[in-house]
Amino acid sequence: MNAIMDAGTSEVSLGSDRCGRGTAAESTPSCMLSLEDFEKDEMALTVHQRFIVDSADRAALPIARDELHALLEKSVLDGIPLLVLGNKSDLEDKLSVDELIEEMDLRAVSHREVSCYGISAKEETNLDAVLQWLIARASR
Ligand SMILES: Nc1nc2c(ncn2[C@@H]2O[C@H](COP(=O)(O)OP(=O)(O)OP(=O)(O)O)[C@@H](O)[C@H]2O)c(=O)[nH]1
Repeated sequence: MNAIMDAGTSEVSLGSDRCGRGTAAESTPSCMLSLEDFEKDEMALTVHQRFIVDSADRAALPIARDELHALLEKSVLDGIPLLVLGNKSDLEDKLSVDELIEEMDLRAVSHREVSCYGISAKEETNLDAVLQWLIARASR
């Protein structure tokens, strides 16, 4: 596993090649949303899955986890890179990235690249890492 700890926000990347896991996203009315980006060029369809959860809403995470893993069962999403974002990392009662990985059962995901970052949309923390993640995969 590749782990990058960022001052204040904890950022961890999971490489599925190395640890044999991957994950996607889901949504509940209260705390999450699921997005799929489809980028077409002449010959290829590239899909990046971004899954955003409220890292301070511990009660909602089991629902998010189940929805995410159900989503990952879809054959159309086979092998696509997954980025799980734990938002609201500025809040005191947030889960750490390690806890989020555990709660979301990201180590159970296989055959895809999985990354999990702690971010704060409010304080704009770690958004540069998200942008870099997207840019790196857009060029593949
Ligand atoms: N502390 C903090 N608050 C945030 C952050 N991002 C969004 N919020 C706040 O969370 C509330 C809900 O934001 P929305 O963007 O509407 O998110 P939502 O998924 O529709 O709602 P929630 O489930 O409540 O998060 C708003 O008051 C936002 O200002 C963040 O990174 N940190």
